[in-house]
Amino acid sequence: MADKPTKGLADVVAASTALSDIDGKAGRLFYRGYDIHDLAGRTSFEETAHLLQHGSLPTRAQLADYGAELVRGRTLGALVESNIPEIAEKQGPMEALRTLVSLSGAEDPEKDSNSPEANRRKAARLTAQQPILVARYHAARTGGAVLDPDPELSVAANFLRQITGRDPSAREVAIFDACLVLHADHTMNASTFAARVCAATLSDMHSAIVAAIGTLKGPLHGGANEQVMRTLEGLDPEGVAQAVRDKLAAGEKIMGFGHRVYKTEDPRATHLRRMSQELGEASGDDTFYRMSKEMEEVVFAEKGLYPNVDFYAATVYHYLGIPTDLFTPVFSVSRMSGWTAHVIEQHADNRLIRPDSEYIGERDQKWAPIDER
Ligand SMILES: CC(=O)SCCNC(=O)CCNC(=O)[C@H](O)C(C)(C)COP(=O)(O)OP(=O)(O)OC[C@H]1O[C@@H](n2cnc3c(N)ncnc32)[C@H](O)[C@@H]1OP(=O)(O)O
Ligand SMILES: O=C([O-])CC(=O)C(=O)O
Repeated sequence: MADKPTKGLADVVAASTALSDIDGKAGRLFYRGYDIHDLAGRTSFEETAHLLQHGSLPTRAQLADYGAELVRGRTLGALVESNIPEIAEKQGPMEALRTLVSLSGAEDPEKDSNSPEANRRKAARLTAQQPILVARYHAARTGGAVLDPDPELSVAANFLRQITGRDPSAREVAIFDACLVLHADHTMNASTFAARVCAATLSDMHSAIVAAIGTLKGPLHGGANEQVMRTLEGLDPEGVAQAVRDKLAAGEKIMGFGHRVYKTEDPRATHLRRMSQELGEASGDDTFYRMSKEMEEVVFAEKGLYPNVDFYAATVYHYLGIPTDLFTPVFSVSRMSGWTAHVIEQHADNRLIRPDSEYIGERDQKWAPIDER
């Protein structure tokens, strides 16, 4: 056994998975062997979630069944319903989601089973429920009404409609759907690892997802997309390059750049950059897109760092009319499909995850009674 830890577990292979694979040098990402470039824009989020949770891209019949399961899963239980107003008053969006998913676990009809069948049904329910929770939370805190989910509409179309209160264009839906596909899974990222550690104690799916949501929230992980937008909003469009250089000179991290695994462009950023440009131009004011491009150039010139998935996702969501503090919740709407698939995979071939630690504290301490310390 190594007696020195690898800080942050960098390069440690912590699990085996058949769900996703990254080639960090070539900048490639695969879900169950399918290149993300083949999936994004051509495969719906529902098909992608089926691929992850059930192991294959669905046939038309399988997609109809899975779609119907998702539609049924959009109903919230009484405990969740009755607590939304108070939670919306007292908790920020990611905290609220953590609480609401925990509450929904109490109402899940299969909460006490970790069987593969029960896990797959719970995965569908959680995937269906997450966008509804975000929309209902947002409506409660703004005092607005929320449109009922339309059973004829996709996850992407329903979500945009519920959050913005208007019917999105077909192109907006297609772009948002591709965003959901791009964020669905990503090997042993921090939130997925947290979910697997929890699941590996033979705890239940909802507990593992609560751990994952709490982990995604942080700005070094999913929380970065919100911080990217806040950075852009705080910059003078004419002074982007100097402001970024100043931040770097002061030792600040620029949110949305760098990655533990990619040593080149994150393949998801390639799609998101294009979508940000398209939506920015279509909006008639592409200032935030152009500022992002300039930031990208300066960060690369100064630090050799590439944008990660969170960087251009920020302006895409902004142009789609999603409030900035819901960007990370949107990430969770997509990643729910991957997290739940990882819990299914962990339970199917389980061993407790319990690494070792290096002790760096005092030794041979002499005990003394409390009055003599
Ligand atoms: C969905 C996601 O989770 S994608 C990642 C989202 N997070 C962010 O965008 C936050 C900003 N980025 C970061 O903090 C990091 O790049 C991480 C957390 C993504 C990866 O972290 P690590 O692999 O541990 O890299 P680490 O933080 O050690 O960085 C290595 C070096 O690059 C620098 N660096 C890394 N990212 C950045 C950044 N965004 N801005 C400036 N410098 C950076 C570090 O300061 C460090 O420099 P040093 O060696 O001179 O000390
Ligand atoms: O893989 C990571 O460390 C972070 C990331 O990009 C993701 O979770 O999508």
